Amino acid sequence: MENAQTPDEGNKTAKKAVTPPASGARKPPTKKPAGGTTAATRSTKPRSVSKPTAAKPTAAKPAVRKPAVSKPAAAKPAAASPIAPKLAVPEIVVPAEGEAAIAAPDASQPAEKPDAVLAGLARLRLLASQFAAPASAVDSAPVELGMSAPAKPTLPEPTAPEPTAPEPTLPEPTAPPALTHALVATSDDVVLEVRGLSKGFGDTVAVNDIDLTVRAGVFYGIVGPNGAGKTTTLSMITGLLRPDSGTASVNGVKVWDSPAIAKRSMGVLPDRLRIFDRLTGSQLLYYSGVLRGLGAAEVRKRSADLATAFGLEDVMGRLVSDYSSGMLKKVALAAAMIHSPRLLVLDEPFESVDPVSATTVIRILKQYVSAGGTVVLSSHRMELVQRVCSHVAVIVEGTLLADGTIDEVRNGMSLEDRFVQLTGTNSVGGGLEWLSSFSD
Ligand SMILES: Nc1ncnc2c1ncn2[C@@H]1O[C@H](COP(=O)(O)OP(=O)(O)OP(=O)(O)O)[C@@H](O)[C@H]1O
Repeated sequence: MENAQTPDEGNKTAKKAVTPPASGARKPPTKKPAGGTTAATRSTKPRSVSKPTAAKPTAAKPAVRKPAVSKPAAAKPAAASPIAPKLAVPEIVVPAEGEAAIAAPDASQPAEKPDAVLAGLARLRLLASQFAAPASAVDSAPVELGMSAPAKPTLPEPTAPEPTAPEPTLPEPTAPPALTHALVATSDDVVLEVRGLSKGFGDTVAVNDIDLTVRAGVFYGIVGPNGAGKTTTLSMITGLLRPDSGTASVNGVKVWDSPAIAKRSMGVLPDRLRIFDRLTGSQLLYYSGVLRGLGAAEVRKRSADLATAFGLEDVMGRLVSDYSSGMLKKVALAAAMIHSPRLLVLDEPFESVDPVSATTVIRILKQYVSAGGTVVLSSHRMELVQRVCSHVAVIVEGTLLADGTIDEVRNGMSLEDRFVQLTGTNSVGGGLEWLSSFSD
């Protein structure tokens, strides 16, 4: 899974030394005028938005001009995930006990089960308390990361299959030692630190020298127009796409120096879902859990909790390839959460998700955050980001224009209005007059 890289990457973006911006500081995509501005006095056009001098005294950024490059559909997926869709995988048989716990129930059962959902949420709350211990409660001394936590879970020798079972059974994995505490290498509560991250694809500057600091217990939204560089940024942060320059550290571990260690404390929902969709939902969660080193019994328990919480109990026995887009998103989110990571990185988690399900997802994520977990998500839904997130970053043309708390960034207006102001996309383009002269 490590070191996946886009085949057509290679354009090295010009880089410079950076000073972390203050909260709310902006980086203009074009040269900033001498003097800089505050968040409140920022120009309404992105190309004239400047970063305060105090935050980045020497930074005069080059203009970021993106040619109208259409994203090649085939190029990015190959880089973004090591898991090819519809990959032929051996049949995985979830142990019988697990099937009993999470198998699809009778189709005649009602889809909505408020009590069951509440029960699942209650169990998730317990789960959350395990992974989301506040950083302050954790040993703050630097640790030898590679020693106390094995790089990969050690799987024991496979057990002999049941005489009646034709397919191979998954071996019972040995759960590694508790990882989360060992992975907290710093005493401050910075969970994600991004410095000078850049990425180009040919002539396209997808991400230009981005800095982000995300602390524990924060619900962090990344917004930007299509092609702004959100997915590219998240892919580099999660170890799916190698940056041209810059670093991303999770709990003090540099993702591209120690990807296996850094990834242990992350749960990732990638943009274009690469998923073993020839598995059933229960098999997928089981597979995701044991790959993360959880024991079978624990995986079964968590799978049942997650299936209930996400309202997927009735479809856990179905092939994932037969799921609707929203179901797929939810089961992928469940798979990202099953190992109770400290950091969830979610690319467009609400896309294709119906409003009721979105509310459920938000409730689960809020609960996770309130227990000390951290969520970084990208979204185009400004109202939702304003309502749900505590912090936000606005990225336009690969450049960070604004970041900070929601209130700092929106500056007295709605986040949507502020976004439009920052991106300069409020004008309705001309040239579509023909659209109002109907053909009949
Ligand atoms: N593998 C790739 N090869 C070439 N260009 C790419 C690749 N991936 C992304 N790009 C380009 O990089 C830029 C940023 O793309 P990215 O997918 O990060 O944007 P985004 O903000 O996630 O967009 P959206 O909101 O539409 O999902 C775009 O111009 C895109 O065409």
